[in-house]
Amino acid sequence: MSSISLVFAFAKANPHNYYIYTMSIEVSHITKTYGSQKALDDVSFSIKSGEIVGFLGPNGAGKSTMMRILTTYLNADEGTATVNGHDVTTDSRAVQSSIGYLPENNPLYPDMYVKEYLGFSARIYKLENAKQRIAEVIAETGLESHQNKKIQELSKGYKQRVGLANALLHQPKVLILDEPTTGLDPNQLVEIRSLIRKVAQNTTILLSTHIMQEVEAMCDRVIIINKGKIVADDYLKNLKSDEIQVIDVEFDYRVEPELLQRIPLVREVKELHGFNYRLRFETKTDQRSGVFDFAHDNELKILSLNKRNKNLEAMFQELTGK
Ligand SMILES: Nc1ncnc2c1ncn2[C@@H]1O[C@H](COP(=O)(O)OP(=O)(O)OP(=O)(O)O)[C@@H](O)[C@H]1O
Repeated sequence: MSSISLVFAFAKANPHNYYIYTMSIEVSHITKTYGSQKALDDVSFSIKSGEIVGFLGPNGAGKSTMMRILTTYLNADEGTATVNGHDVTTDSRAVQSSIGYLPENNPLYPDMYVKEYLGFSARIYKLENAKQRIAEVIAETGLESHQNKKIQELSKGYKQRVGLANALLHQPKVLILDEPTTGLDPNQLVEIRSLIRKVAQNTTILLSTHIMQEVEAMCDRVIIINKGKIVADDYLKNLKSDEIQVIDVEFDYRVEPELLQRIPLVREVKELHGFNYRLRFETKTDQRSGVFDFAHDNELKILSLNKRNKNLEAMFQELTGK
């Protein structure tokens, strides 16, 4: 059966889950509270296969909490999340075997030799072709000359390479990297970033960071989180434009996004939850009247409308105070 007919066979059996073949990560209304501290507050986003997404936010924003939920190390209080179509709560084994995870502070066994450590991980993953695969990841992460050294003898940059090699060992479809460059010197930083970009060619990547430049250096898209809430979600190419106007509008009925593209000067339409839409215009001139005219012409009622003229970089600087 071809992959297309497989998708359709699956869609027929599970009409509501059809999209899982194109989405690597789906997060829907996740909330997590520690005591009285709300770390995540109704967080929703989705990531398509092959995307490199930066999860950006200041310290304490909720990044690690989200990553621990996606990697099944922590349960959410409310909401659902799937990785590669597997539910993180009910199907945690399947999630674990389809992701590679580099946690914050990269916990390694300092007394082990690099190759020994990877062999140990390969046994946990029950890899059949362990020897060959270990040699491949050692080459891929540039660890050839360090493979027979003890982990504790390595620099921070090389320890991160070992962490990455470990995360890549079982050829996961999704890589989750929590602050992968924290504590690296400028040279190590450049090396690890280029390594991540290299491995990203075959993998979906979600990486957390509190540095905007990090996202610019590696990602296609950025999701900004602050105080447990998503405050922005956009592609880098849009960030770079300084003449952006965004109008969030809610209608009383669903509208085909293609129809909304007919509003003059609309550059991009994004369907949000319910009957909410995000319209992006490439102009600073107020475009609200165009949206009202569209609603009138199509016999729609506008239930809410919010306009802002701000790019995401400015928004991030505002929220981090940088
Ligand atoms: N185990 C815990 N118990 C209590 N509060 C916690 C716990 N873990 C995290 N928090 C709190 O939840 C909030 C979100 O923390 P989280 O570690 O997810 O943020 P972060 O964005 O990863 O921050 P950083 O960049 O500093 O790692 C913070 O206010 C943090 O103090």
